[in-house]
Amino acid sequence: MNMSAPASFIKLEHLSIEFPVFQLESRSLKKTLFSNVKKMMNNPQRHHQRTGAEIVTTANNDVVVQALRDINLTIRSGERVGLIGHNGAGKSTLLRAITGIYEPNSGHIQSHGHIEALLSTNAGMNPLLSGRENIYLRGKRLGLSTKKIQELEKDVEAFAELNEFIELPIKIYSSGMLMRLGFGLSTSIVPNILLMDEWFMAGDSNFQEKARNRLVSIVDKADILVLTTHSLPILQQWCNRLIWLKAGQIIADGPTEMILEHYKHAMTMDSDS
Ligand SMILES: Nc1ncnc2c1ncn2[C@@H]1O[C@H](COP(=O)(O)OP(=O)(O)OP(=O)(O)O)[C@@H](O)[C@H]1O
Repeated sequence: MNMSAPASFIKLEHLSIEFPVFQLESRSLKKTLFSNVKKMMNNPQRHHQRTGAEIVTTANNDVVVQALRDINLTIRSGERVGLIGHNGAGKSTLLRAITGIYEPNSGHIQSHGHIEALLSTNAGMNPLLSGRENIYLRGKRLGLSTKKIQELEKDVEAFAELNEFIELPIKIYSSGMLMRLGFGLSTSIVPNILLMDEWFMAGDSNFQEKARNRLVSIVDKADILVLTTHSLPILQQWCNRLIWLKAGQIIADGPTEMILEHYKHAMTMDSDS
């Protein structure tokens, strides 16, 4: 971290995000669908429910999924935060909200520092351009000088190992090839704030090792890391703080070992139920 620059931070105040699910003209169909959802919500087994957010009807009678509800959170420089929780708890939505992909329905998001989000491999790439042209495109977007773009090109080309495919349009790439290029590009510049979805650690084992080494080096240099993963070893190794989400709300927040102990216990209870 540059000591003379203001410290990086992320601050979320009363953040709520909801997704409309039914925008149906037919009131009767909407009524039937929602009464089925209501029945499920009133089921006594529901407290054991492992997936999904709350589904509600708004004042306008629209049916929405409440992906995040009144999230208050500050993340400061030096923190390595893991977002945990069952499928549909709101982890990816929270990451995407911080990047600005999702607009809050209410509340505020403030941040300071350059954010890089490792969320999807082809984000910001043009499918009609070649791998090499996409590298140039990224360099231009980042406002790099010609010399810096040439360095970026060398670095990403060597990392992605696409050989002659680097000259071909990326729309013909396999998903693994796209991942190599996308990963190489997204990890070529060290951001202040690094946001990462767990699948970014996937890939073939040879590539995974290489990708991991590259990731470790940018994670070490970034001021803030926020990642979502279901892997307990990754949380233990990479994170010093865990935020546990359930149905769009924070139910626990604290040092990794302390939260993991409760989380593991809850998972055992779930598998027993
Ligand atoms: N674009 C969308 N439209 C409608 N509902 C959505 C959308 N994206 C997410 N959701 C809903 O919001 C809730 C939170 O989803 P999110 O992807 O944030 O969960 P998650 O905790 O990342 O889950 P997982 O561990 O399965 O990746 C879920 O109930 C999901 O169905």
